[in-house]
Amino acid sequence: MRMLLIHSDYLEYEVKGKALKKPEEIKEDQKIGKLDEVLAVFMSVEKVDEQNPDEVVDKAIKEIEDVASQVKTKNIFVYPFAHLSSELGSPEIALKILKKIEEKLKEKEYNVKRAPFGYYKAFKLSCKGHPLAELSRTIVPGE
Ligand SMILES: Nc1ncnc2c1ncn2[C@@H]1O[C@H](COS(=O)(=O)NC(=O)[C@@H](N)CO)[C@@H](O)[C@H]1O
Repeated sequence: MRMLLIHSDYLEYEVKGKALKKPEEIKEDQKIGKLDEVLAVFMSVEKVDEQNPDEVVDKAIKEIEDVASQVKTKNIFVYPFAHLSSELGSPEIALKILKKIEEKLKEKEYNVKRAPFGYYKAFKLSCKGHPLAELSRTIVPGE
């Protein structure tokens, strides 16, 4: 898994269309979303992650918690992003992993939004620009 973590004044998105034949089903109120004072986490799930999705989820959570505590926010935006890797995992597994990450962060009392999976989305992001505001992490199961 490849993650790009951007500490932002806000992230807002608007669904514009289907990017997959079968994107995840969403309700009307999920077609737009916004969080302020947020750690935006753009994630590309990779083929290698399919070897051990649970381990990838746990490692991703650890990385996200680590950065969130450093930048002092409890607001997390889980954002599916297919452009951080040329070895993308299947949409089915990717969605499962992203949903699990959202679920586990909520269990840990984070305020979490997840952007809809399988759609083209317009988004606006306001990076804060401090030294820890732009970070990336790579997670490989078994390493
Ligand atoms: N492995 C993945 N990791 C993260 N998001 C993914 C992944 N696969 C699909 N998606 C989701 O599905 C959307 C489209 O995925 S995609 O791989 O870019 N596919 C397409 O764009 C197709 N229109 C042509 O391939 C992405 O924007 C993202 O929301």
